[in-house]
Amino acid sequence: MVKPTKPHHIETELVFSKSSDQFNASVPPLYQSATFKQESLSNMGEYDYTRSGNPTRTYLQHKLAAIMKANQTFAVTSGMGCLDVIVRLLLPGDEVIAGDDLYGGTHRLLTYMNAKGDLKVFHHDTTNTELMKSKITPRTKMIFLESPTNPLIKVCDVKAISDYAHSVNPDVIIVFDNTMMTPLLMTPLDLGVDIQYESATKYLNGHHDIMAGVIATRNPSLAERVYFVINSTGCGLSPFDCWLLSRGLRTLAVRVERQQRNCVKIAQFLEQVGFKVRYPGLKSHPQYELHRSQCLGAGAVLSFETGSVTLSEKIVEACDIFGIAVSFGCVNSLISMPCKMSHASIDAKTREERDMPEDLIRLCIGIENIDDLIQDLTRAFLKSGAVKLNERDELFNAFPVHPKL
Ligand SMILES: Cc1ncc(COP(=O)(O)O)c(C=O)c1O
Ligand SMILES: N[C@@H](CCSC[C@H](N)C(=O)O)C(=O)O
Repeated sequence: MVKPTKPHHIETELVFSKSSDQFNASVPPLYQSATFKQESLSNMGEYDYTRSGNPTRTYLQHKLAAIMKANQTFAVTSGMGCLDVIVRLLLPGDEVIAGDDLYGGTHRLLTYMNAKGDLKVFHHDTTNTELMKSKITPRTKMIFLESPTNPLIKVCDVKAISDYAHSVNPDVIIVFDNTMMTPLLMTPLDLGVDIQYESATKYLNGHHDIMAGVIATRNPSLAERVYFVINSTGCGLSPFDCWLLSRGLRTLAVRVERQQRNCVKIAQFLEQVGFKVRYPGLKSHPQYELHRSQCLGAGAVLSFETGSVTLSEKIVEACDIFGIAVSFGCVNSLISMPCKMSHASIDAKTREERDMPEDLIRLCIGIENIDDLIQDLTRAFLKSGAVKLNERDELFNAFPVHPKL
């Protein structure tokens, strides 16, 4: 018999609850209170004011620490709120390196700070490890990484970059946005990352009914500095949103597994039809092996090109089950054109410099029946004229700019 000494697997930890609640409530209680009475003038007790701490937030943060393999986590009002807290750890004029395919909102905040002279931001292609190494200097104070990136699905070698950066400057802070993979598929803190953050608006909550962000670290001094900023600025997540996020988290494993299974089938279908598909679960992805070496799965977001902006627009608008919306990680499937939607905050010139195709379509796959999803896409492809049926009723790409792989 195996000795029962191992910690829980993540699937178990997500649904496990051990309450210290006075009534043994099996679901974490909601402390919808801004203030807490003190025992006396000199004894404040554990909580005084919800901006500084709240039992529902503490419950959530402990659960998140267990699944993210962190010492401490902090729940804040959005993914962008996480980034705002993290950049406040820097000093005026500090040099930072960021990827050249970051979520549009991340790019917007870093560009704003760069323009104001708060930071000096350098963008580089993180998939090129040697290039990244050549750009890291003792003056580099923070490095922002995403892998796979949103929306170009570029993969970087997180451990190689983190190890090299720490060897050049032991105090450099490696910041990793793990929104795409979730703690289920990737543990960036195991790869040398100092601070991991995620937009919990996406998979962690999974139902698109709250905005939230989570910051995680194993470094006690960084945790102290992060907490200081959160308490000082008041961006801690509200009790009710903490409660909803705790509820959403319980189904993370089943949702992500199902979404990923659907996504693999859709990626294969799109590639077979002849589109250029970006998905790290396909062997055609340039960093397929690297992604496999640092993640447990390919996730449920992919993007593909049609060769024409007009054609892409027609496809997007012809879908029925796939809703036209920004965001991802919800239980229902979404379709979008990043250059017009989620990444419109990156100006057209920069998008072109970074080879971001204007015709790019992003699919965020949900938990629906896979046959319905493929039928919805097939109908949209036929209606838009992107694909046609041959005499044997087989689909073929009517505009094969990207020859069948
Ligand atoms: C990869 C990534 N990081 C961070 C964010 C920001 O998260 P939020 O919308 O919760 O502020 C988003 C999307 O918004 C995202 O796609
Ligand atoms: N109008 C919003 C766009 C949010 S994009 C949300 C998500 N990260 C995605 O990639 O779809 C903004 O200006 O931030």
